[in-house]
Amino acid sequence: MGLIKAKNIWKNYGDNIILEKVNFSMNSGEFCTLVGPSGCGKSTFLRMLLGIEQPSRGELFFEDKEYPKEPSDDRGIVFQRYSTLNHLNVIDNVIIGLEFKKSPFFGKLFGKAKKEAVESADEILKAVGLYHSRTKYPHELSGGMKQRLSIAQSLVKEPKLLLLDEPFGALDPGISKDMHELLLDIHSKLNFGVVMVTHDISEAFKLGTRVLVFDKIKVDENFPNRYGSTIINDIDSSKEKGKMK
Ligand SMILES: Nc1ncnc2c1ncn2[C@@H]1O[C@H](COP(=O)(O)OP(=O)(O)OP(=O)(O)O)[C@@H](O)[C@H]1O
Repeated sequence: MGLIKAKNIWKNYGDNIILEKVNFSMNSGEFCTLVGPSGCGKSTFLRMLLGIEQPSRGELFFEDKEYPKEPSDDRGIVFQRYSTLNHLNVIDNVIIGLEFKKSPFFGKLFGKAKKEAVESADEILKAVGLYHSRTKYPHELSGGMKQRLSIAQSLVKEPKLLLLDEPFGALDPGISKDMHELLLDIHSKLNFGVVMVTHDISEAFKLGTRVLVFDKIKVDENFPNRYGSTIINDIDSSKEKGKMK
């Protein structure tokens, strides 16, 4: 079963055409990275996949069904800025997502359900290397640790699709490298799909199984908003990785 299918998607804000004729499909387990010039519409496309923006035209499907019109736990997102709650410690930052998933009305779990939530949170904190910092507060964490916590917050809800918008853009190069290894490791164990926006071409090829290049095919010098971007190249990066070895 396909995870995402986009058929002839267009997106405009008023007269400003951002995306046009975007055709795309991906399966679970694929890791797609999106690259392209600044302002070409990568984040807009990601927001459509999250469900907080709708295409102006065209059809979008999630698991072969009409795309949900709002975010859900099936689709997690990690931004460049951290999504941690400063008044909660590490473990509670992870558990709160499960509490709202399983008890949307009260936002609290009790008894057996709470015990299971703690177990799931501990498991994911082990996977992202934060288990020993589970009682620390966000202000006691480094940037890399906070971003690992943001990833844990998304993954604990077992999303089918993980959306990443330049998640490592604010981190030091050494820390980003560690985060790459972490993400590849978790992705190889859990069969979710990933769509990640990045400005870093080497990161795109290192992490992605597919690198999607967004850009405009046509440019009108007098009316720059007249044409939108589309996917001008869809590269099987496993072949490129083979060449790089
Ligand atoms: N809500 C909005 N209303 C009007 N215009 C918008 C809105 N959101 C985005 N845009 C415009 O859409 C265009 C694409 O923005 P987007 O953030 O998707 O690009 P991007 O490729 O992710 O850019 P960058 O690489 O710089 O982050 C920009 O011109 C932006 O100003």
